[in-house]
Amino acid sequence: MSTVDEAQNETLSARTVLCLSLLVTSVLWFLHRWQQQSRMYKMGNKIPGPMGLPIFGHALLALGVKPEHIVPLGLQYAEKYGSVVRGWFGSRLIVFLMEPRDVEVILNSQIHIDKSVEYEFFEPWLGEGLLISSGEKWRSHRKMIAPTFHINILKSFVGVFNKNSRKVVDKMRSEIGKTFDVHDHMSEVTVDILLETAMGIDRKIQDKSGFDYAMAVMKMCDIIHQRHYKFWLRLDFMFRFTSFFKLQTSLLNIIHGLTSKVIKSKKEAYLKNKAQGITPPTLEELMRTPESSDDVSGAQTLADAVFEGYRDDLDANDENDIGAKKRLAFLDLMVESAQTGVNNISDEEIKEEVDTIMFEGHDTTAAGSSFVLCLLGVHQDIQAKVYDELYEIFGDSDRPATFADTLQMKYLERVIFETLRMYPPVPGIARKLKEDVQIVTNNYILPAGATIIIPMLAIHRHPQHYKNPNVFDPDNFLPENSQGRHYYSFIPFSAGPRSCVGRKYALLKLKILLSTVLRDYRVVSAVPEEQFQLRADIILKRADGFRLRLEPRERRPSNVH
Ligand code: HEM
Repeated sequence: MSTVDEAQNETLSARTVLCLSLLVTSVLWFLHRWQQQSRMYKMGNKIPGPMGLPIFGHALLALGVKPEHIVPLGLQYAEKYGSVVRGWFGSRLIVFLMEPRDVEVILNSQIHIDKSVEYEFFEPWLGEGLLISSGEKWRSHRKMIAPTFHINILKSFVGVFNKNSRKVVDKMRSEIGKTFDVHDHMSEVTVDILLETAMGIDRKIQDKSGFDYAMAVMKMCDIIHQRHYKFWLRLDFMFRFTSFFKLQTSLLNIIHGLTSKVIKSKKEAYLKNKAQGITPPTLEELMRTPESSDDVSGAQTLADAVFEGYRDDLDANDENDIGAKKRLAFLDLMVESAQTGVNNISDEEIKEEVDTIMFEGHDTTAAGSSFVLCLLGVHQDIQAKVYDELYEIFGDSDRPATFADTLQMKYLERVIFETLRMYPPVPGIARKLKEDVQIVTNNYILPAGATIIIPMLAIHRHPQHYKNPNVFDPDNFLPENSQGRHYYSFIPFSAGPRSCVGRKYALLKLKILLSTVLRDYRVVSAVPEEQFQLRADIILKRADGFRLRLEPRERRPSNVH
């Protein structure tokens, strides 16, 4: 090739590069202009928030940020920009609401019940289960599932809660004197309890798969969380080429393996029983168990008072006992409905709901109980008060707790609530707006299509609602200190039509599990609370592990030496 040809080629490639750069710049410029002209952009920018980059908005904020730094970063933004903050994820408007009156507008609505696109990452795992489904499917499944958490059914679970709590207490004996991660134990016992209560699966057919399941769920949450804030992982076609995808496939094999096994065994039992003319126990029969025979009608718990402001279908179900004869526990109902065609539910839908209940019911309470124990490990004075209350109820006996006992655990209940306030296991939830909506703060109009994030963690730590929001103080929930506080300033279980169906189940189970552990052990944390490293992998956890030490407890009140 001559020198002239070479020179011509170089000029050509320089021209190509120039043309391509011009093309890319023009496309980006048009994209930017289009964004700026959009209705969403104009309305969204009336709301305060940090400056973003053109086109990307704030999508690159998470670049290089470690997962454990996201929670403190979010809290900093909440403090800096006030109770309504907007951000842009590309051209998507994201609005964070921290004012309880605004939160009520969204959560109490029958219209804004659709989950945001972030929940789609759950789909390979939970399908269209209750957590992510919408429209008629969600409505009809919610109507079917909520009554299976009726208070009388829960009372019949007290025996199983006790038995498994005792088992984990015995197992934890081998940890005495060591520093260990209490979450491993809380996670395993929670899966076992769920299998036995909600799924009605006999302990005999359970095996080590409960522990493998719990570990797989934790890793799945980590993957989904990374997909939330790393924009390149959001795109399915890119995600498929990453090692995360491979890991997800093997984790889902473990998770779905267990749920399929559970459903198969329940179905076989149902068919076998049906052939012999045996039907699953109804609510009436369940209520005849000794644990549920306590006469405690009319007794009020703290939960009754705190959640009074957002009464939901769970309360309505408990008060309206029509149909008690027909009411069944969760999986019995699903299987029977599928077999008889009553509720028109397919086998695939049963699997989705079982996966959903197993996930929602497990990781949340495992984190909640682990946080309570770690906080009591730090705050020895509060632990002493909890123990004194338990001593008053049980003395030095080993007897299991009854439902009536749980109503006496008033201080423990305040401790649980304060833990859920400062360390809500679900630190935030998100909705996609179907229609424009006007909120209370500055009468802002949030446009249809916007994603609304409700960060419970930030709301629960707002000084406007709690005097010393970063100080662990169960007395925040004394009636005199709760007076005048907006109901939506404490929403660990969300609120409104899409509130947590497992709220009453969770609170009862936590009281029995925690009281059983604390009657046998004094828990000690060498890590002060300020050094807890919070990480919000969908469920709030400690990135540094829920490290604790156990000391066998001498059964006597704290003031007797
Ligand atoms: C401390 C324990 C728990 C906490 C803090 C908690 C919290 C929550 C929250 C905040 C939501 C709303 C999620 C959203 O809108 O994205 C929710 C929904 C849900 N929870 Fe829980 N939960 C707990 C325990 C349980 C238990 C024990 C079960 C079942 C056994 C359960 C089953 C569900 C289900 C099925 C939903 C979806 C409800 C719907 O969309 O209609 N949860 N939970």
